[in-house]
Amino acid sequence: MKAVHFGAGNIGRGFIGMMLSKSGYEVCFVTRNRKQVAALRQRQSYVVTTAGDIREHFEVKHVSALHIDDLDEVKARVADADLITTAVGAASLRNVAAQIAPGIELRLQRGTKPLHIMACENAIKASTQLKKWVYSLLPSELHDLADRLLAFPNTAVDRIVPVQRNADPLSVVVEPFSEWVIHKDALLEGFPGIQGAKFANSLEPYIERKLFTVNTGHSSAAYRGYLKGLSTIQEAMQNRQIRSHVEQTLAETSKLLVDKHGFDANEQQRYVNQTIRRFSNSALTDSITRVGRSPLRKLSTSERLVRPAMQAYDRAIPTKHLASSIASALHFDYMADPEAEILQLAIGQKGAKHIIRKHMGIPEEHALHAEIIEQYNRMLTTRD
Ligand SMILES: NC(=O)c1ccc[n+]([C@@H]2O[C@H](COP(=O)([O-])OP(=O)(O)OC[C@H]3O[C@@H](n4cnc5c(N)ncnc54)[C@H](O)[C@@H]3O)[C@@H](O)[C@H]2O)c1
Ligand SMILES: O=P(O)(O)OC[C@@H](O)[C@@H](O)[C@H](O)[C@H](O)CO
Repeated sequence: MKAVHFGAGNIGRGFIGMMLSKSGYEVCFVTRNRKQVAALRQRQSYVVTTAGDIREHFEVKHVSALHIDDLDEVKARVADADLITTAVGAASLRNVAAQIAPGIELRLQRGTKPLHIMACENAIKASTQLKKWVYSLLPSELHDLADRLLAFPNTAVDRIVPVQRNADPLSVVVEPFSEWVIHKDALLEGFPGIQGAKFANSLEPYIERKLFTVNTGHSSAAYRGYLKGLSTIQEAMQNRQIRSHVEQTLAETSKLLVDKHGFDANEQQRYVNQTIRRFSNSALTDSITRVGRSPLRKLSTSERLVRPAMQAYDRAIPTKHLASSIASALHFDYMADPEAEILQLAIGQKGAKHIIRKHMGIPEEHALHAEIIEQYNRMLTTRD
């Protein structure tokens, strides 16, 4: 079986590539980094190490690589693939659509083999988004055939993979935990399978549970840690005040998840406890600037902070700690991050209220708006 995976970054190598390889796929990575392409081509394998009480090593074999500019080869591989996956960052999915559309067109002209395409990004309905862009690039006369032969199941992937600083540039150190949930109803007959993946009839509860627990908690720890001048999530979780803030923020999102999706409250609390243990894993070093990266994305309407805050507010669930996490995100002024630079420039020119109104979509008369502004102003002096 042949898989083509876009993005040979941390989660691409540390989770998707590993899972696909374990399931018997030959994985061809398509990526932007030429050195990585050369190394993957030359060695055709790399090692994933799980960092916990016990360190385990897994060799991912039978891999190959293409650069995104190898247009003819990418087209041929896509036309011939059994599965396509991405882990490039949600903002790059539009580029991936342009990279896969020629191969999909060729494949549709040639035959009848079904193809599953999954965007493994931290975003709600990422595969659906990718589908929209791919279809916009396909000739309209192929759309009916595409409806029959292409599936874009939404998916939730979970494994903490920090930025890597290993002597071997291909090897990846990851946490032991992992979870991959796939929308079952979107699968076509002939889905080639992924060992260890879970399947759900409706994906929204799972992606929201992941995003509003793991990613809401993570970003809350990161932005509060950044305010205090800390460097890693592990340091942040050792700080009693930050840990308590993360716990209380997740108490708010847990109430929402239980209320909205009917998760069992005790089960959700176990999930929160496990998540907090994962953040605190001292065998990993995960930088606050990685977890806080792209603050404009993280502060957008459909993301991990604003979406649960607005939904919780509408259900009369407390939002004080979510509002505080949002306020701390507005202080993220790590200028090596292009989105942080744009955010700070916009706050400097138009004020924080403008960002809350225009970017987050929270009107000035909304109670959450006032709460965020109050906490933002307080943090200007207290830094916590
Ligand atoms: N790292 C994690 O813990 C983790 C866990 C779950 C989900 N995710 C999600 O996975 C995605 C990737 O995250 P990451 O941490 O691996 O980031 P990363 O920066 O390590 O990897 C992304 C890779 O994609 C490549 N890329 C970008 N645009 C591309 C394109 N058009 N074609 C091919 N390659 C392209 C980049 O060069 C980079 O190597 C994000 O959406 C992230 O939210 C990350
Ligand atoms: O990848 P992002 O920028 O959406 O979020 C940063 C981290 O919270 C994220 O990468 C987690 O490590 C991951 O989602 C765990 O599964």
